[in-house]
Amino acid sequence: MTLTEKKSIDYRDRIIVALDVKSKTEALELLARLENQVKFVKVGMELFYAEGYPLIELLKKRNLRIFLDLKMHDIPNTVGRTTAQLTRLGVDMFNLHVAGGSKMMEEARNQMERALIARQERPLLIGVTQLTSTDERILREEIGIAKSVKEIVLHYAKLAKKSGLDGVVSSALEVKSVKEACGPSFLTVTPGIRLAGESAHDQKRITTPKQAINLGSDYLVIGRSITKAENPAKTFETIVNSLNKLSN
Ligand SMILES: O=c1ccn([C@@H]2O[C@H](COP(=O)(O)O)[C@@H](O)[C@H]2O)c(=O)[nH]1
Repeated sequence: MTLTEKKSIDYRDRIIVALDVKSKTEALELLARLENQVKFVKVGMELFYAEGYPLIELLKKRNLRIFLDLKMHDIPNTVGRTTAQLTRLGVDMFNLHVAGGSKMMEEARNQMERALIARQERPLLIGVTQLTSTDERILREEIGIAKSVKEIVLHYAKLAKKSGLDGVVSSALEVKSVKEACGPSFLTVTPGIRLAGESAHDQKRITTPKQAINLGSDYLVIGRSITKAENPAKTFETIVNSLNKLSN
């Protein structure tokens, strides 16, 4: 079964909860509030720069799948060498900015293959397209790109695929066109998820969890809607159940 087939999927495996906290203590408190419901977590720059490798080892010991969201963006040699380090760390998914270009992405893919140790499952290498906190105005007036968000995301997705990446980060709103252009097995990882009626905060391109799945997203990255909820475990469970009902 491919990832995009919706039959018998347990969406517990497809929701990546963003551990956007500043320390190991806070991460452990949050995991306790999630009551072992969560299977896939995202560690971003804030937590990784504070706690580093030992935190990753700790999460691995708890049998959690890990998306290390460091969004690398540097020259090919630097990103390639860093990719080798992250591969040895044994996370399940990590990412880089597609804007770094094809050489940078190819170098990352090559160094990852070389760094793999025997029987190690290959991490998923994912390209960040256009951040979900940006919209048409920001793209055009601030960043100076004279394309629509859809066009730039599609352009980046095609480049990422050509450069050997496993998929892209985008909003769910662009998933259909990415899948049409890059094929159903090219993964889409979508933040910018909000429950109906919630504040978007700093996000610009948002969908609800159901909309994201209906649009074809493979993985939903959810932070504040779950982590800032009064009862994070219950909110997570409610989202999972509503998505599981869609497909089973
Ligand atoms: O385009 C992107 C890429 C990454 N993110 C990350 O996802 C989470 C979203 O958190 P929320 O609280 O659900 O808004 C956060 O860790 C971002 O760094 C993104 O939002 N958009």
